[in-house]
Amino acid sequence: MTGLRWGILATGGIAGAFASDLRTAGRELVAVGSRSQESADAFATRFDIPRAHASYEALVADPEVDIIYVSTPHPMHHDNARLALEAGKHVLVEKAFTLNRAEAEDLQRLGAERGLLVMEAMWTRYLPHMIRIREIIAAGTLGEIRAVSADHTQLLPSDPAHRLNALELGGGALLDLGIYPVSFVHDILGAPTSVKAVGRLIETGADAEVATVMTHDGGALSTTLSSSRGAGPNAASIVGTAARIEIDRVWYTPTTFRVILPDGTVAEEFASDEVAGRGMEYQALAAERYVADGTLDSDLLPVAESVAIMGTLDEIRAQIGVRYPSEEADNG
Ligand SMILES: NC(=O)C1=CN([C@@H]2O[C@H](COP(=O)(O)OP(=O)(O)OC[C@H]3O[C@@H](n4cnc5c(N)ncnc54)[C@H](OP(=O)(O)O)[C@@H]3O)[C@@H](O)[C@H]2O)C=CC1
Ligand SMILES: O=C1CO[C@H](CO)[C@@H](O)[C@@H]1O
Repeated sequence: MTGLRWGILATGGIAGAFASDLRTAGRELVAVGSRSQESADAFATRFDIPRAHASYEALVADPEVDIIYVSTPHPMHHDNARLALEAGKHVLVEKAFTLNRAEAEDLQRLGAERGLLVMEAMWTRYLPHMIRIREIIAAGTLGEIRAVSADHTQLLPSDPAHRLNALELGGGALLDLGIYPVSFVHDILGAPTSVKAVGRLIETGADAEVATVMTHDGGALSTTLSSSRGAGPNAASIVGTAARIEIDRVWYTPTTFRVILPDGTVAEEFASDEVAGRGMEYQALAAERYVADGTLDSDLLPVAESVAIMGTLDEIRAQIGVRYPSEEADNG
């Protein structure tokens, strides 16, 4: 398969995890860009990257780079991805794809205009256990799916200045953690036909805990829980008329699951044995495939679905009362 030459935009926590997985998978990591030369140099040394740029502009202008991985905080995703697309680069953008649906639509439009891949880095979709779950569902093993449930709950820093809690950094449990269960529900049941959400906001105006109940085509139900204030089961289930799937903790990372019949018999067990690193390389390999085969869109999470997911998150945020500073400016 033809590979791509990767450039990493930003040098924070997840950029390091992604770079490490790219290296483990033997992909071509050729450049990094940071707001400072010092961080770019340190990151380049750590992952043996040949070129370190002192600005995001310099990174996207690098002629040796084919695809940019955007790993800044949520409010910067849209502008950073736009910068890369305007420079003619494909983009893999960290979750949450953007702050809201309008920004997501803008990236979708620009990618289509320029003939470039625009893909959300919802790495879970590309993991081996999720691929197997899709096969089981497609084979009809579960019967008609009636309910999906998932949580993403972690005990994370309560410092108001932390990315998770600061509105100006796109903070909130929903966009950082809840995106996983909401994306999972979209994957299995499609976009919701109705949404009911409750949440608790902290003093910064960001959400710390959010629960949703949604309905889907045919009246199927979903429930999601996101919280940055306590570690819960981090498990997921898909309940059908003929069988259910229970995905073990931590369901959105490489893990185990079982297909269980109504009488309790385990019909299949799956273990993610072959995953070498954290598992972030599967999305990178998929991105390389979509460019090589000319489809320029993900078959596992098309950009149109990322747009729809941002729409669902917008609706949940409207119900719990979370608005980001740039949205206040946009709408007066
Ligand atoms: N897939 C996954 O499992 C995970 C995904 N994420 C996602 O990755 C993204 C980044 O998260 P994470 O790596 O934890 O964040 P960090 O705070 O660790 O890093 C963010 C980086 O963005 C750059 N940046 C640009 N503007 C700013 C700004 N105003 N304030 C702070 N940093 C800025 C900085 O890089 P520089 O100084 O080099 O410019 C910084 O190091 C988010 O979208 C998050 O949701 C996060 C964790 C896990
Ligand atoms: O995607 C994510 C997975 O979990 C992290 C915490 O460990 C989150 O903060 C992050 O954004």
